[in-house]
Amino acid sequence: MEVLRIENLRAYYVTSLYGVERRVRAVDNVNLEVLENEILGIAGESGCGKSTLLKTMIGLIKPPLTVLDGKILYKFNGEEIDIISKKDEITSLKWKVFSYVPQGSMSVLNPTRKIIKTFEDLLKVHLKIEDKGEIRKISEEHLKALGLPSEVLNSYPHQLSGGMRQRVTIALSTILKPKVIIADEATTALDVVVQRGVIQLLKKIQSEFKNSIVIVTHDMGVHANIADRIVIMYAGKILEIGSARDIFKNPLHPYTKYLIESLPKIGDKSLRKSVPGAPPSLLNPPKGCRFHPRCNMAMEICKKEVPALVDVKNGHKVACFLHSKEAEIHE
Ligand SMILES: Nc1ncnc2c1ncn2[C@@H]1O[C@H](COP(=O)(O)OP(=O)(O)OP(=O)(O)O)[C@@H](O)[C@H]1O
Repeated sequence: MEVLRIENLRAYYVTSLYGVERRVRAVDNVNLEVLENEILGIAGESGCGKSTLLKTMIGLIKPPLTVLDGKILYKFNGEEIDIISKKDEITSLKWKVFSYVPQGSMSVLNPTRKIIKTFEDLLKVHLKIEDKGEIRKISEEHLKALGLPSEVLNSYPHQLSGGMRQRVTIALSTILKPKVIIADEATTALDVVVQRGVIQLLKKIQSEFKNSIVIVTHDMGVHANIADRIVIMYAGKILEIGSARDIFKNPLHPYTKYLIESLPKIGDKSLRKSVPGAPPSLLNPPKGCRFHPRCNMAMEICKKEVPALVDVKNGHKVACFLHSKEAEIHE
């Protein structure tokens, strides 16, 4: 069962300089489902559109970001709401149906207020609770359930370590038990030991609350540790989706193969291969498959047509003419 479905989404950064319009095609015709009770990882090089995709999922669509086309459908309690056409619904869905864990915890935690105050603000608005004792009790219970010390409520954000701040942000984002938790580079900038703690916390939340987590990171090691399914993005498009096992054991797209081959392996001291060349400008992406200029398997058709994302086996989808001749109907 799906909790979120993204259909034909095009989200561009549209700007104008001296009367000339510029369109950065950050998310270009993306189709994706988030299933109930799964951790979905979104991977890809810097600038491929991961954060833009997340911004649209949480309705953070402000100029120059413009949604030209598509739907973002949240499905819950037998209802289905498209937050692109029903922007007014976003406030009521936020925190309860979906919540967002941003890259830097300081953008959520107010540096001049104790952590408990941020919990109070959230619970007063969304649960309509005014009693401070009750708010503290709910907050402490939630922190305890996540294995975090409740004393953090009495601290200012700067008194906590970076890892603890990130964990507190995750606790805050999950206190109303949202159906979908959307985390943007939640483990980036943390050292590996702290990173492991944050990953374990996200896994614990998912196994206890049975919700869905979408986690964006360019770090394939993190995806290997946490994701049930992985989405590979490149230059604003999805190139491959599959179970973590399929992506790591049987990658189909040449780009995914490069990503996997570039990972270090225990005992293998040979130099890792990286993807040749650089990602294209999304102002003027290459015609056809956007990866073709860097692909060692590129064929004539790859320069002309855009491969469609096709299910090749049991939900393992790939957009590559090596695996299916189906092309996208429109660019
Ligand atoms: N405000 C903006 N105005 C114009 N272009 C933008 C803006 N924000 C992002 N972009 C461009 O949109 C494209 C996608 O950016 P996005 O941040 O979504 O990528 P990303 O994969 O999340 O990268 P990173 O891992 O570095 O955060 C990039 O080409 C980026 O330069």
